[in-house]
Amino acid sequence: MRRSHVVALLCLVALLIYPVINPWQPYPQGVMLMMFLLAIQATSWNIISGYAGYISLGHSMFLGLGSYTAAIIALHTGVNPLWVAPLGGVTAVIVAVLAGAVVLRTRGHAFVIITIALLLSAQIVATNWDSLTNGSDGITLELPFWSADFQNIPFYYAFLLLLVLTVLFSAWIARTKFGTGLVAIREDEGKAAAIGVNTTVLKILAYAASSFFIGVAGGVYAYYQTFLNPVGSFAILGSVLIVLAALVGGRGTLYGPVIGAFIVSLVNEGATVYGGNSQTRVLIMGLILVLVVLFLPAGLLPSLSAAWRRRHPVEVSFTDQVGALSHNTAVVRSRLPVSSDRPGPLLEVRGVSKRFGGLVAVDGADLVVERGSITALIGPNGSGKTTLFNLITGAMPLDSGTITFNGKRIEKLPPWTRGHLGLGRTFQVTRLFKDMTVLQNVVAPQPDGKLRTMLADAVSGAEAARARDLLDVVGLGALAQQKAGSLSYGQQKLVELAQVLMLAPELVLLDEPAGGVNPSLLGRLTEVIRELNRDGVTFLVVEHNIPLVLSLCDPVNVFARGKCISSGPPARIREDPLVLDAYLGDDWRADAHA
Ligand SMILES: Nc1ncnc2c1ncn2[C@@H]1O[C@H](COP(=O)(O)OP(=O)(O)OP(=O)(O)O)[C@@H](O)[C@H]1O
Repeated sequence: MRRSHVVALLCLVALLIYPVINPWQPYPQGVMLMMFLLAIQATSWNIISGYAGYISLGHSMFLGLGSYTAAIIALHTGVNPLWVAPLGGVTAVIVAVLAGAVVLRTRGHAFVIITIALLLSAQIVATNWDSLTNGSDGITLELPFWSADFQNIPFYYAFLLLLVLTVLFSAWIARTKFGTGLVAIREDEGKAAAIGVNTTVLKILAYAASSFFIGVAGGVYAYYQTFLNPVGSFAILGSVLIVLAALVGGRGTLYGPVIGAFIVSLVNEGATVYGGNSQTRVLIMGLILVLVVLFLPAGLLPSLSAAWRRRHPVEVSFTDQVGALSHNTAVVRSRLPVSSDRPGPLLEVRGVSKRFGGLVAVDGADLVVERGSITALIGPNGSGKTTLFNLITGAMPLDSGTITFNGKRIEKLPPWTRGHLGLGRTFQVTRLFKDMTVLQNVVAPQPDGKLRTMLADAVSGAEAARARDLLDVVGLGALAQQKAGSLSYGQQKLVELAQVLMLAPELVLLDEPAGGVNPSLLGRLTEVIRELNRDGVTFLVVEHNIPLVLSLCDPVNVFARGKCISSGPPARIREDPLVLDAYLGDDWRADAHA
């Protein structure tokens, strides 16, 4: 069991017995339950804003929605708000899904601003929907049904229980491929889409997941307060405290938001008691925010663990990478879709064009990739090869033309659906998720859109085992636990190949696979490509290393000014005067070697 979990468990035991050994202390209990409430919110917020990187500054809206749901039901039916608190979570999820479907189309600052607008809109609705919410007069609820002797102890345990559930929920998400997909979205959304992560669905699910426990806590909070009004329930300061808590403790970590919430709640309480007036409290919170951003940008927990790692560096074992390359490519074959007996080419590009302003990068290009081939695409710098890759994989929309993959028109499909159909790619400049470990990078791809796949364990189990096997195929099994950002460029290229193989692709587009890879390793890499090809994987390779292309690929397509000028077996291509003039130059003329 990890040390952090042991410490968390000990803290939980201490918090559980605190009211038992110290029952006549309503003030500290009140302060602590507010700490729990903020920790529930910060841990939930962390799912959309920490894991997925979409910063919400209006998250306290869900607390208000939960409070109003429970309070309105209690007001109109007489049921105790505590029993209907889970319905507060349901309301929060419904609003998150509906709002998320719209607001998650935006990114960065736009998303932050829209979340604030949502919070303020909720306040306006609560103020003006008199018949349901009593408007600005607010709703007064009955006092707790238990004896005054118990003080706030039932609330203390209710919030503590919700906090434990929220942390467990967040920990579970982090372990799944859903969680890895969220981190992938945070680090590079375009790349995430290219490896089959349905970014639209994952973001909406994350937003909904980040709202549920806040909504439930809102229901309990309404009963605790016994009074709620629109201004108090949908206050922007509540959202600021959530963000501050997660930033102080460490965004994107499991326990950081909890630790941050405890610290921020205590400071908030201290500022309220000793600060004199509410302005002082806001000033103190503002100062902390500035200090954290300046001196602890990563938050407390990540800074502490970085300091620990500096003092206790991990032994890095430098492996004989060439020797470590495994030729057991059966692991790839085991999941390949069986379509090799279908008639027709695997990929057919017809009349595809793409303009960037006045520049025609791809100009009515045609390209055919036969099933089972290792097809090359070569051509001068800037001739449009990478742009064509982007159009084939859906990284950017095309202006005109058609793309058919395995008999199916794909030019209008989103990138992740193309990935699910068996289209994988690597990038010219590697785009690994640098904050993830090598293993997490390879587990991250989602070969289909099924919920079962998304919720599969990413840390252990079948998916992780397959990822380890694929790392062995490229010879990097020993580096599974290293951060991807710490690998050499050539190693990153190999990890990216393992990553794309996780999709069980029928066609892999390799964008300059030889760039930055040392010559001896390159020899073995081409062997692995050949083996994978024998196992049924088709390749389309963009490469400037002409000897490699001529020995590995057949046919070879030559691109110039956005279209294919020649196509055929390597022997013919190196003789083609058009190709010699446009790209290869005089050194490759047959008489030059005579
Ligand atoms: N996103 C973009 N916005 C504007 N122009 C672009 C964009 N992407 C590519 N281009 C332009 O399109 C042309 C084709 O670029 P592309 O990267 O496809 O060429 P390439 O054949 O892959 O070149 P290289 O061999 O150097 O990688 C270039 O002139 C490039 O500047």
